[in-house]
Amino acid sequence: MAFRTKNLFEKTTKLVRSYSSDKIYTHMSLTLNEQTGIATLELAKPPVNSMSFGFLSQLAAAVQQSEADKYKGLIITSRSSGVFSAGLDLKELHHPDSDRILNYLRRLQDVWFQLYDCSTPTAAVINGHSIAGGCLLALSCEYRVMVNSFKIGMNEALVGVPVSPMFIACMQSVIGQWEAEKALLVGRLFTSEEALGVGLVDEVVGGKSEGVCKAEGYLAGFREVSARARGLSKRYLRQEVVRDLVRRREEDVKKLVEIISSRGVQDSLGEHLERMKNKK
Ligand SMILES: CCCCC/C=C\CCC/C=C/CC(=O)SCCNC(=O)CCNC(=O)[C@H](O)C(C)(C)COP(=O)(O)OP(=O)(O)OC[C@H]1O[C@@H](n2cnc3c(N)ncnc32)[C@H](O)[C@@H]1OP(=O)(O)O
Repeated sequence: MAFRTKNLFEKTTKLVRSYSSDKIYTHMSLTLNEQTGIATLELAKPPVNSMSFGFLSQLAAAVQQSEADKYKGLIITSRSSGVFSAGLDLKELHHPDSDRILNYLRRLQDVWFQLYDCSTPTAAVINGHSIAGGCLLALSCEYRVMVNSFKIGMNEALVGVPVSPMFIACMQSVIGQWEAEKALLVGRLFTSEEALGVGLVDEVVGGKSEGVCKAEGYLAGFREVSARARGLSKRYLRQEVVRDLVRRREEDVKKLVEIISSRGVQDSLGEHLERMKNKK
């Protein structure tokens, strides 16, 4: 089979360089199957694929690449066998520099808009725990296959930070208002099986390769469909959520910076980081 592993940054060097101070293409790899036209984006930032500034920049470049090259599909998964993504990098949020946190949250918004609103068909193979921002990443894709025995959800309530409008909108659009409210207000993490029950994921499988097959099956379903019509329909279906968040994006970012910088939230973040350190 003809596989081409693309160093994303060959084509997007300019973009990535202007976005990121991290070393080029260190946190993920993009592999295109030239026979199917489906690319796999494998997150590879040990130990937990936390979303640092550089990670978000590379994710943005990957999504941009899939749009520019008109991939038939994009599968997002993790190279780790235990963690899909632990979400936002807590070190970016703890004692942040005011300019950096502003730019970090703007970057997060940009990536989310790019992924959520992209016309490329997308699927997530969640082969490990998927927490908060990790859950957002999976929810922004169209289809989710989850490997059993892991946890997924938005735990902000337990971390002591508010769930931001972008995260809420995504959760609501997939599992509905009431289930989202019940989950988000207590920071519930669902097991794979519970996630299936509530509609947070579409399928549960025994392992990553089975998950990739299921995701490819979903994406192959569009073979006979006009890519242009499909892409436009997806945008129309998602436009209400996007429009609202675009309209209020600067207001949301500034408010969040204010909240994150507050003493109470910083104390909670510090305690959460301490708990993680002490769990060993
Ligand atoms: C308007 C636009 C705005 C958008 C909104 C923006 C902000 C809104 C406000 C804030 C919102 C935040 C959303 C988030 O995503 S916050 C992140 C929440 N995530 C977590 O709490 C995850 C915590 N991690 C875990 O539960 C576990 O690590 C695990 C993922 C289940 C994996 O467990 P395990 O395999 O046992 O690994 P360890 O726990 O031992 O961790 C290894 C290593 O990694 C460090 N680490 C874990 N998670 C993070 C993280 N999110 N960020 C940074 N670092 C992390 C952990 O401390 C260990 O480090 P050491 O080996 O050095 O001890």
